[in-house]
Amino acid sequence: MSKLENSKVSRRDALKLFGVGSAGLIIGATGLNRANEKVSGLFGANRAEAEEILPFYGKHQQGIITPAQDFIYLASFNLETKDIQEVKNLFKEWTKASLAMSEGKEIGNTSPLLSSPPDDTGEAIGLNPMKISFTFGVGPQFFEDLSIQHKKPSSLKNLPYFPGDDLKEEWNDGSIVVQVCANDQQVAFHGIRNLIRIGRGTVSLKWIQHGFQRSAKSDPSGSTPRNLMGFKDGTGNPDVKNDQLMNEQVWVQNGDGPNWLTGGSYLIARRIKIRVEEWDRSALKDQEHTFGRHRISGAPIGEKDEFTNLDLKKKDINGQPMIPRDSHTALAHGDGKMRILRRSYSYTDGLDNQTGKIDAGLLFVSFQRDPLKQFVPMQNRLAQMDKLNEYIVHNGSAIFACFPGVKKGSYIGEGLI
Ligand SMILES: C=CC1=C(C)c2cc3[nH]c(cc4nc(cc5[nH]c(cc1n2)c(C)c5CCC(=O)O)C(CCC(=O)O)=C4C)c(C)c3C=C
Ligand SMILES: [Fe+2]
Repeated sequence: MSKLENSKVSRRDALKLFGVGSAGLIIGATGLNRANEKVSGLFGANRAEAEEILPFYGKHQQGIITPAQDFIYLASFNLETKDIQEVKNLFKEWTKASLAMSEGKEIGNTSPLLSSPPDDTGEAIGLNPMKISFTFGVGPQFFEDLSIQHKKPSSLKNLPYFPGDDLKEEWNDGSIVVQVCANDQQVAFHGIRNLIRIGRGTVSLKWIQHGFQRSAKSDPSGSTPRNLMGFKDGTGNPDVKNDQLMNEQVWVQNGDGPNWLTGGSYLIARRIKIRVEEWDRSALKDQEHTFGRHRISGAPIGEKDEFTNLDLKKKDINGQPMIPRDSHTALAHGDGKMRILRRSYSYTDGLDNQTGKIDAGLLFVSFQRDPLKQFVPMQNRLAQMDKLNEYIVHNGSAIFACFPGVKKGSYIGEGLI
């Protein structure tokens, strides 16, 4: 993870970010003054705005090990062309626009003619970038559309139908995915909306889902967010600061598949509806046995601390497993060797006209090095006997291979097309 993602942006980081290299500036007292001028020139009087920037360029794409921002828009696109050059041009345009929006700048011509529509849709003018991130990937269909099947990684296969799935075509698959996350919903929407606008003619939207979690303002301590079932969700995630673990479980490694994907990751999205009304009527004990964790602390059943290691062998006074075998945590954990990085958000989408109940749930998003070894066996276990299945139904499913990071002067997906 880059320094910028980890900590607040220093003056020097901000300068590097805007391409003011050490050759152009001596970082002494005078240099710092000039640095200040440069930064405040770009951001108005407030240097705090620089802290709201995630670097667009890097070894890996943003939005994967980036600590989850407050809001997400996840959009899947169909390709409307078979022409690789046209798709390449779009990827270049998306790269330019994403870079500008990451830095809180307007897209395109900032002094539009009165006689034509402005390039930028305008709703983010004057707003901070709010740690906006852009993550791009391609699904199995992309390779069919462009007749480049020979470049498709062998692990990029449409997910199997799992027991209990109630998948709706309007929430499945797609050729390209764009994940936009930010700490402000309007900034995030501006991000996805402008990419949709730029893509018109080359791609069309297949589905789009927004999501939210508690905001950083309502929980400045940054504790694990709770899902709509009231439980802390994310406790068992692997530590994103542990590079070795990320290389083992999240990043595609050299030799895993085609070179264009090395340093990337597979994104799996599942739109999972939660029967919140039924859940709200279940007893606390049942709720805790469903997850295998305590509701308030998030600790494994029988423990006090949220981050106590899971001990699935531990028995209660009746000799029964302390953490029920059919609990969500026990089944997802398995033998603990295969892990995934979850980056899920809650969603609410008004009324479900078929049931007359709230349409609410989890936009489950996970990143993994190999979906066939990680997500698929895990979801097979869950689909067969997870206690949670009484309260949830999966109605959307998609898989994408997300590109490695973008180098300065390059564009997203350059190694592929
Ligand atoms: C196949 C992958 C998973 C799906 C689908 C899934 C759905 C889902 N999960 C919750 C809520 C919780 N999940 C928790 C833990 C957990 N879940 C998965 C995987 C899937 N979840 C994993 C790998 C783990 C961690 C297991 C471990 O090794 O510890 C928890 C407990 C707290 C935590 O660790 O995050 C909760 C709560 C919902 C509501 C849901 C579908 C709607
Ligand atoms: Fe889970």
